This record gives sequence, C-alpha cells and structure tokens, in this order.
Amino acid sequence: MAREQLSDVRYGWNGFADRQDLATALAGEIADRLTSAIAKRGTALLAVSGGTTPAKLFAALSTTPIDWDKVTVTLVDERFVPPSSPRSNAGLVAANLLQNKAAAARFVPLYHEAASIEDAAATDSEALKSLPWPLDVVILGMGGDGHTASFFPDAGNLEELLDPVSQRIVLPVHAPSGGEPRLTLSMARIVAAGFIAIHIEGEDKRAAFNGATGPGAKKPIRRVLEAAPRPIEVFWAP
Ligand SMILES: O=C1O[C@H](COP(=O)(O)O)[C@@H](O)[C@H](O)[C@H]1O
Repeated sequence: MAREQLSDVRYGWNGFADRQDLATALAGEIADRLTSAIAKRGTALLAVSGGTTPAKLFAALSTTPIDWDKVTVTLVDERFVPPSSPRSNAGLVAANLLQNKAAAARFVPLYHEAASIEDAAATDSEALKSLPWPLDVVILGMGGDGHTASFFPDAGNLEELLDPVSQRIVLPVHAPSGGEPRLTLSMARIVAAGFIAIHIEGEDKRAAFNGATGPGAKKPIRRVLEAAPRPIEVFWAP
C-alpha cells in the first residue's frame, strides 16, 4: 500500500494483486469500522454503492462476523426502478450483501413508488432523518466519466448535489448519461462519514481516476475528494 498525493487532492491508494484479495481486505476494514462504531454508540450505519463492481465485496462482507443486528445498511444512490429490476442497486444488495451473517442487518432502501423522482427524494429525505447519522462507513464506486454516487457530470442540479452544506439527505438526479432518473445521498452526507472508501477495478478505472483527479480536472469524484475532511481511501485491483 502506497500513499499518493496529487495536486491538492489527498487520498490513500490501496492497490491489490487481484479482486478477491481486495474484497477480503476491504470487507475486513469495513468490519473493523462497524464493530468499533457499535462499541462506541451501540449501532452502526453503512452506505454502499451499486453497479457492476461490488458483488465480490458484498459476498465477502456477508460472511464476516459483525453484530449485524445492530447495523443499518442503506444505499449511496439508486436508479428509479423497483427492486425486481436487474438495474436496481437494492436488488444487488439483497442478493449479495444481505445474506449469510449479514441477513440480520436492517436495510433502508431509497426507491419506493412515488408520483415523481422529486417526490420520492423528498419523502426519503424525511424518512432517513431517523437513521443514526453520521455514516460510519461509505463505499463509493466511480464511473469512467468521473461520476461517483449519482453525481453525473451532466446532471442539471450538479452544484446542488455537491453543495457541501446541504441539509438534504437524498436528492433527485436527472442526467442524460445516467439513464433512468436517480436518487442519491447528498455529498454533504457522504463526506461527513467516519470512513470513506472508493472501490474501483481495472486498468480503465485507474486511468479514469487519475484523469479525473489530475491537476485542472473538476470531475465529480475530484470534488468529493476535495470536500472530504480526511483523506479518502481508494481500493483498486486490476
Ligand atoms: O451508476 C452507478 O455507477 C457507479 C459505478 O458503477 P460500476 O458499474 O462502474 O461499478 C456506482 O458506484 C453507482 O452506485 C451506480 O449507481
């Protein structure tokens, strides 16, 4: 593990020889953080991303001994699709993370039926106020375009999503590159987490991360790295 510093963006770089090693190590790190949160406050709050990357991590985490009945799991972001859709992040979490030992966790989804994505986001923002904030752990992914969560570069309300003092918990996203309308945690909630990891795999993602965080770049992932009060840990494998 080597620490890199690029321009004014600080992060830790944790490189692994293969994806299974990464999944095992990151699951261990998450378990330590959740266990320590439970020891301190009797409960723990974890937010995870969806997409194609986290299935192995979820499988490793699901068999890790943690007091899962004291853990609340929610999503960093979600497509406006029901859990039965293959594009549902809640569906991915149910099938891969909320299994084995982790079946005892409480899951709070972002999607529910609503007249509009704006209504769904407003209802979520109210409903999620009762969660034990701040997040203890948040696992972010990153797209090749430098988006993380649903902070797409072409989102009409990108500045609202990235407002570091936003009081909103969940916001709606309309972005042509994102496909369906989305629901996302605000950046303010994400960067307040006790531990933030970015989980990316493949040479293309490493190149995209370097491009998106390089000098002069202002991609959403860089905005998150800049806003975080402590360095984010990047977990990468080829
Ligand atoms: O759209 C999304 O994409 C990112 C990255 O997904 P991946 O398939 O490239 O791993 C993901 O972090 C996010 O949760 C998801 O909604």
